[in-house]
Amino acid sequence: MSSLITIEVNKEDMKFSAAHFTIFSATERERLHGHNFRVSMSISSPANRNGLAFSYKILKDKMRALCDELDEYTLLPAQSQYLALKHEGDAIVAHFNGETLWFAKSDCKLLPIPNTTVEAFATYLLDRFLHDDDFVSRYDIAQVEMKVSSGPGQWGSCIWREASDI
Ligand SMILES: Nc1nc2c(c(=O)[nH]1)N=C([C@H](O)[C@H](O)COP(=O)(O)OP(=O)(O)OP(=O)(O)O)CN2
Repeated sequence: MSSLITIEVNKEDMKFSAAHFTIFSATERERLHGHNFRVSMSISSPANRNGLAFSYKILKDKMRALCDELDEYTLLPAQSQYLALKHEGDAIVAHFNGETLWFAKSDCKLLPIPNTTVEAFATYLLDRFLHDDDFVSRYDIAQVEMKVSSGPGQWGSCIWREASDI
């Protein structure tokens, strides 16, 4: 079996400051609050004779751009089974468990995720990374892991593996 080499990037500026609230059930959610979310990504590929997987500068540039897209917004889950979102003029109106929540549209970003949890953010960012360009096909990639933290000591992650490795 060939060995894998792994590159990890988790630079200080791979982060996004955002407001959110986690929904725990049809009737239970957190109040709106914020975090400085941190992002880390690891990519593994088969060891090669050149001793270089790829220049990790590509990863840092890509991850900084993805984090910037989420920075300084209230992040809302557009695929929640419990939260209904409607556009009304320059507001986003959310309905949860009989309650109405109003947000300024210009402050919000609706994401195609079921909840605003670290694991859902990690899944979203991994999907964006894998599908926004042909990085995985350009390089011989075996595995990509995306991790998101809402604070020290707590992370959620999502892993993609090359089909033959599963
Ligand atoms: N599986 C998950 N569980 C929780 C998530 C999550 O993203 N995935 N998020 C939260 C809350 O958003 C909360 O803000 C963070 O949780 P909490 O335990 O309150 O942690 P703190 O950031 O406040 O840090 P402490 O130092 O532990 O107080 C909850 N659950």
